[in-house]
Amino acid sequence: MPELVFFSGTMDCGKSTLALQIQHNRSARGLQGMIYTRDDREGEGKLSSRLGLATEAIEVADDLDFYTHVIQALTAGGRVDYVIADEAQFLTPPQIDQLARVVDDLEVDVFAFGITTDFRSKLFPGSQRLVELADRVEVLQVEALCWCGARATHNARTVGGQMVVEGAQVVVGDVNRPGNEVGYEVLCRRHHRRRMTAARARAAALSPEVLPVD
Ligand SMILES: Nc1ncnc2c1ncn2[C@@H]1O[C@H](COP(=O)(O)OP(=O)(O)O)[C@@H](O)[C@H]1O
Ligand SMILES: Cc1cn([C@H]2C[C@H](O)[C@@H](COP(=O)(O)O)O2)c(=O)[nH]c1=O
Repeated sequence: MPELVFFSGTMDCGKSTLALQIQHNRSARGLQGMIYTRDDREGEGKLSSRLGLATEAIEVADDLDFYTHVIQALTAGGRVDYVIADEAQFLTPPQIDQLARVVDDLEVDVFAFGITTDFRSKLFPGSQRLVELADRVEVLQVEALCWCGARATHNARTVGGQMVVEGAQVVVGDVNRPGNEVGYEVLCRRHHRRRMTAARARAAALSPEVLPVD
């Protein structure tokens, strides 16, 4: 039975790596997939992993209709055995409905990969629709960790290591960005709530206020 599967997690937990592995294993067995992405850090038309692997992908814009696009590929004589959609948090809710229709009406597996919540811990509209429609929501096995060692469940946006809570929902970027650049850091809920990034925790540890007194 074909499925719509949402592989979800924080940033930097291995989603794109898994997408590339699924693509590799299926194409090694002669299956043909359509690979989509949107706003990958490495640039347009790329699906890239921090492990250094990348593949070409179809860059999705707001007006791309997945169902029509797959039908067009089929009517042009192509085969479509599966669909991969990376950075799925950036897709619109109607596009997620189109992906569900690809599964149900065309009987093609769809694997979507994305972060669930933004830097304010609010659902991205695309991820919300995926949670609503997916046959399965899968959490990745390798856990990203907060600086405290707990499982990271939230994404923080940082400027110069300080967490910010205002700004546009979409700002393409990466973890471990130095200096004053906008970056991201994954945190456990406790430390996301307290806005306690690694930099702030280090500063607090050095502060005389928190040193033990004799
Ligand atoms: N130098 C490295 N050695 C081993 N694993 C790494 C290295 N750099 C990154 N990784 C792994 O890659 C993961 C990030 O993979 P990626 O697919 O880019 O994540 P996502 O798409 O979820 O943001 C990290 O959680 C880590 O497990
Ligand atoms: C939390 C958050 C993230 N983003 C952006 C930053 C990256 O470009 C992608 C996530 O990519 P990854 O492969 O999962 O690391 O999303 C954003 O635009 N807004 C946010 O709040």
